[in-house]
Amino acid sequence: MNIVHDISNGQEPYPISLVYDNIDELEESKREHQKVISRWYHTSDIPSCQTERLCLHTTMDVIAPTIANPRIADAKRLMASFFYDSQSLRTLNPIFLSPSRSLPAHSAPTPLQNIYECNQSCTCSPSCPNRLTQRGLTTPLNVFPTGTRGWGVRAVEKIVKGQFVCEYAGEIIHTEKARTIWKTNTKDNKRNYVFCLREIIHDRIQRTNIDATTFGNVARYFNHSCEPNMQIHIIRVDSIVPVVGFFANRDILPGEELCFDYGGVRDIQERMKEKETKNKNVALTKCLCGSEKCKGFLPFDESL
Ligand SMILES: C[S@@+](CC[C@H](N)C(=O)[O-])C[C@H]1O[C@@H](n2cnc3c(N)ncnc32)[C@H](O)[C@@H]1O
Repeated sequence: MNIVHDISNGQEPYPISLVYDNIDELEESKREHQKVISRWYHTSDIPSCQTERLCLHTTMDVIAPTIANPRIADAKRLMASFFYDSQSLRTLNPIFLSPSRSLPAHSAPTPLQNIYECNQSCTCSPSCPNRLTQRGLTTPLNVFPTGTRGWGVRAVEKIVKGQFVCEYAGEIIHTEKARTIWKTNTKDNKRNYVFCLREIIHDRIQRTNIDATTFGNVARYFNHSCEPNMQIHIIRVDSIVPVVGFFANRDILPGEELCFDYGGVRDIQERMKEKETKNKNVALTKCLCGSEKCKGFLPFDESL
């Protein structure tokens, strides 16, 4: 077994080591890791109104009828409604795309929390406790070949229940592009790195597709488990664009693989029934999580 000591090249607060068996694996990982960073958004893909800086403490002040750009005004109103009427925001099942098609993501909302952190407009210091996810990775991690599911990530030190681990970094892409990536991955039977989040905001659904194919962080190597030890929560910092954060849902010991549920709470029976009726000619990806509670297949977002 060989080791690379920090595939983030010092960009994260803690090292991310990688172990590999043979040189081919390392070459593949080098290609994939050369752009591993903490947070990166493809801002040209985000409408300018969404990149406006909005402060948790002053949001109400900035919603003034004098704002010239109506799109900015709308975005600010929307942000204010997040802060002051958080009941209006529900997160639907986030779905992590897998190469094969599965079933509708619509179902009961997952028990996710929506978190609003202090941002660039706040006067607090970078060490403010309400800036937790902005400080990057909170623990050293190790990327390793799982043998059956490609790369995986395991804890190096104990991670305590509730601890923030890191966010899912990547490019924010349009749904059309996510659809194209999904089609190509399905055709070529490739691994997938697009995280699709759907939120209900008042009476509409907001989709956020985070693509870590080219740009991303260590979270792109988190595998799915039907009995996961991490749970996601949605965080908003400077923008309406959500940040997906991974938190330990129990104490995790050194050496344990870090996994989350790619599809939230939907039941496999529902997936299979839908498959039979709607997707007769599409194969689901077999789940190899190894849990006694394994539901057999990886989830997928049929709305793509
Ligand atoms: C975001 S990647 C996870 C990291 C991936 N293992 C790698 O080598 O880069 C998602 C892909 O990993 C594989 N995968 C993740 N969890 C799996 C599981 N429980 N069973 C089978 N394959 C899994 C699937 O190919 C999926 O498309």
